Amino acid sequence: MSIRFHKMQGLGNDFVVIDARNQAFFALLNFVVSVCDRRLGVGCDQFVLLEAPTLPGADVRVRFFNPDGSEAGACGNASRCVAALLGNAPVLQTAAGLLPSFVTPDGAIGVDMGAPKLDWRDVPLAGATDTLSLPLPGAPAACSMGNPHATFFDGVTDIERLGPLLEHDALFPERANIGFVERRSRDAIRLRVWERGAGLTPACGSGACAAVVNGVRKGLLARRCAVEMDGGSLFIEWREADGHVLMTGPATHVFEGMWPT
Ligand SMILES: N[C@H](CCC[C@H](N)C(=O)O)C(=O)O
Repeated sequence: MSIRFHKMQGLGNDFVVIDARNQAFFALLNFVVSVCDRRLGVGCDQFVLLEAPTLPGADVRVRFFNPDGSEAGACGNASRCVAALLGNAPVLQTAAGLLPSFVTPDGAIGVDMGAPKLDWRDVPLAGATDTLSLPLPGAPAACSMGNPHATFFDGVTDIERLGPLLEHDALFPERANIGFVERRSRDAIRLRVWERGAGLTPACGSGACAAVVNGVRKGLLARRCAVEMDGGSLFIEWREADGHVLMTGPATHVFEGMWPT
């Protein structure tokens, strides 16, 4: 027996996608750790499982798993890849809610990532905290895009040392993705993200959304912002009208394969 998978990537943030809507798939934790392994498996930053939707209006249910086996409520780059894989601008059912997708006139893939959650309980944090300025050196801001993010601005770098320490800081009971922003202007930033459960990745879609939201909240950024990461750029808009965050960028199908089960 074997199961078909798709290898995809968005700005170098890469994924193994299995569409389990019409092929039996029972494994999970051991499978995730094995398939994500870059030496023993296919290798990816996240495993993405597609299932039949359970909510009206959704075309597909999408679940995201980090290489350490932990499940994440959001993954922006993978969401664009799933939208590209399915085509016809699907509505994705994720833990963060129903995420409509769209294609821009120049062929980029867009996803409405929904509204950020700004209360400490929703990030979540360990106790009542002003999410605009966390009690950490550098006073980062925090929010949730369906997954927890803390964002540092200007001057805090050293991601390789600070990333893993902060990912596991006691302030984050579910751990956190840690973003480091260098501002270029009010509508252009350079971002690197230490991802929860995955480490430093070439790009982080939900991290780009969180960085713009946190930058606007701190009065540092405009609501429409270009976010350049190691793997390339996304365009993010924190829409004033409904508070939703729109993310647009590339999504690439690399190859298909069969995984023995
Ligand atoms: N590591 C993240 C999930 C993947 C996020 C990232 N790949 C993206 O594009 O948003 C977490 O545990 O919340």
